[in-house]
Amino acid sequence: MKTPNDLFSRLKKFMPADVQPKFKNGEELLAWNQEQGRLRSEAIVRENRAMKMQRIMGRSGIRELHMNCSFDNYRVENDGQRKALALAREYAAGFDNSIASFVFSGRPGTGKNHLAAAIGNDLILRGKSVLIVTVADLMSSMKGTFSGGSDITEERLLQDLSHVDLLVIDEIGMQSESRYEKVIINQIVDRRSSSKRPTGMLSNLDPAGMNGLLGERVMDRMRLGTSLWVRFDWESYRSRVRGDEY
Ligand SMILES: Nc1ncnc2c1ncn2[C@@H]1O[C@H](COP(=O)(O)OP(=O)(O)OP(=O)(O)O)[C@@H](O)[C@H]1O
Repeated sequence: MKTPNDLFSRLKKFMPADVQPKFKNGEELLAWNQEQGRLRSEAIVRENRAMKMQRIMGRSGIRELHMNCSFDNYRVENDGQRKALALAREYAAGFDNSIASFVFSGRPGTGKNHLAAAIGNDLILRGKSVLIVTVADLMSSMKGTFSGGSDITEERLLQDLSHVDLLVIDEIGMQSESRYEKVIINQIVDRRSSSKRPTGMLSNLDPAGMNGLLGERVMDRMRLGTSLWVRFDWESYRSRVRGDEY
């Protein structure tokens, strides 16, 4: 049987003298080959995950606007922001094997989406699947399953949403949620918590408002484990966004 060293010697014979190979002997060739295999299989996992997100919501898991949001580009100018940033970092760091959900509530433009996307981007880099979706998008996807043209059923969509490692539901309370919306959010959070998967919620309502809107049952499930509830009660950052910072 040919050894990696035999193979390397043969390769060298065909190699033009001015070509510098990435490896100097058979062992290095083997290691390089294994590394290429590992990179390729990681790329396949990433592609599969992206295709799954594409199938669930027709786009990648994090919207373009928030793809570059990170912990590092979240600016800290007051104690509230400092605490929110530290807690979000801690949440991402402890995500593996955790069932804890998070609720970011408070004023518009204060960075709830930014820090949720920073958590999401950090997890994606660690190979997790993440989907950040508004209630409106969620409902239009659910309703889309009723149309004759859709090849995905309501049950299948619910299942897909329940299997994403982290699902963040944005704009809770933006519209007066209908009974159907409450049932769907209930089912998603219920299924996710039963399979030990955390959910993030972003809202302009305070916790009492969210309780009133979604009901005690859902919000109680959001408290599983060492859950994270952060109030964002400082000035909006939006007027300072130029659009080219990240
Ligand atoms: N502390 C911060 N440092 C840097 N950028 C910030 C900060 N806070 C917010 N931003 C930026 O301001 C914009 C608005 O923030 P974001 O979308 O996170 O607000 P939000 O709290 O989710 O608002 P809403 O409740 O209206 O959805 C985003 O572009 C975000 O990246």
